[in-house]
Amino acid sequence: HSVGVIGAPFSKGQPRRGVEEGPKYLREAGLIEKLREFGNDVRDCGDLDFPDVPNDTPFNNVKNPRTVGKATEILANAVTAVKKADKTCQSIGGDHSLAVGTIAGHAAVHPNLCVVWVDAHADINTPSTSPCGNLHGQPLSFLMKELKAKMPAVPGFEWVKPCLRSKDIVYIGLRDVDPGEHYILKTLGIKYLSMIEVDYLKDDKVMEETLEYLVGKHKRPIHLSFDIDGLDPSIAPATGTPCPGGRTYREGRILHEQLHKTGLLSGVDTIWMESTSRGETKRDVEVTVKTALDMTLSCFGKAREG
Ligand SMILES: N[C@](CCCC[B-](O)(O)O)(CCN1CCC(O)CC1)C(=O)O
Ligand SMILES: [Mn+2]
Ligand SMILES: [Mn+2]
Repeated sequence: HSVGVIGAPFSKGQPRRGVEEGPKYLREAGLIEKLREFGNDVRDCGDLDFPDVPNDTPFNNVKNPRTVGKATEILANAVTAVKKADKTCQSIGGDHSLAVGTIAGHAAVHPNLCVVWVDAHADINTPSTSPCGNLHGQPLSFLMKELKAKMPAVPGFEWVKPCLRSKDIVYIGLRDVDPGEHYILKTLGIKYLSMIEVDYLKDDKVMEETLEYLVGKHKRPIHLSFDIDGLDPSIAPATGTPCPGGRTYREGRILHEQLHKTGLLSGVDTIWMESTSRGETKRDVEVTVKTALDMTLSCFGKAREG
C-alpha cells in the first residue's frame, strides 16, 4: 500500500500556540519508519511552508481568514498531487481548519469521496454561527454544497469549491455541538453517531453502521478526518479543546483497524493540538503523541492481532 505523508504545521485556525509542532512530534515518534514496518511504501513529502499573510484583519469575527485560506489552498494542491500519484494521502496537523484543504484537494481527484469525521465537535459552524470566529470550528461549512448560499465571501477562501453533500459524511464521537451547528446537522439531515448512539452500540457496530451508510451500496474512496479530541482526554490530554466522555483507546483502535480493512481509505487527516497553553505536562504530551501515533498507524495496517 503506498502512502504520501504531508506535514501541515499550522495553527492559525485557533488561538493556542504549540499546535504547529504536530508533524515534528509524530515524526520524532517514528511515524515514517513504523508505516514502512507495516509494509507501506511511504513517500514523505516533508512539511509544508505556510506564509504569513500581512495585515490579515478579521472578517467580521473570523480570525486570520487570509492566512488560513492561503494555507489550506497550499495544502489542497499538495494533497491533489499525492492523490494523482495514487497514494493514500496522510496529512498531519495542525488544527482542524486544515480539513478545508485536505478534503478539497482530495475531492479534486476523487469527487465521489465520502468523509468519516471523528471528533467531539461538529466543526460545521458558518462564519456567521461561529461563537468565537476560530476557523478550526468551521471547516465543513466551506465544503458543504448545501451551505453555499449561507456562506459569506471570506477573504482567502475564494479558491474553495464546495465538494460534499450531507449524505457523504458521517460523524463519530460528537459531544460538544454548538446550537448553530445542531441546527445545521438537523436541517441537512447529516448522519452522526454521537456519544449517545455510541453508548448504545457495541464498539464494532459504530464503524459497521458508518460503513454500511457510506459505502454499503457502492464502494468509494473514504476520507478520514480524525481529531484527537474525539478520544477521551485521559488518553489525549494535550489538546486545545478537551471534552470529557470521549472514546476509549480500544474504541479508537477498532475504528481505525476496521477502516483499514475496507481497503478504501484514501485520505487521512491526523488533527491534534499539542497545546501547552493549558499547563499540560511533558507526560501529557507524550501520552497524546503515542495515542495519535497508534491511531494513525492503525489506519495503515497496525493491528492488535499482529
Ligand atoms: N465549536 C467550537 C469548538 C471548535 C473545536 C474545533 B476542533 O477542531 O477541535 O474540533 C466552540 C465550542 N464551544 C463554544 C462555547 C464555549 O462555552 C465552549 C466551546 C468553535 O469554536 O466553533
Ligand atoms: Mn475538529
Ligand atoms: Mn474537536
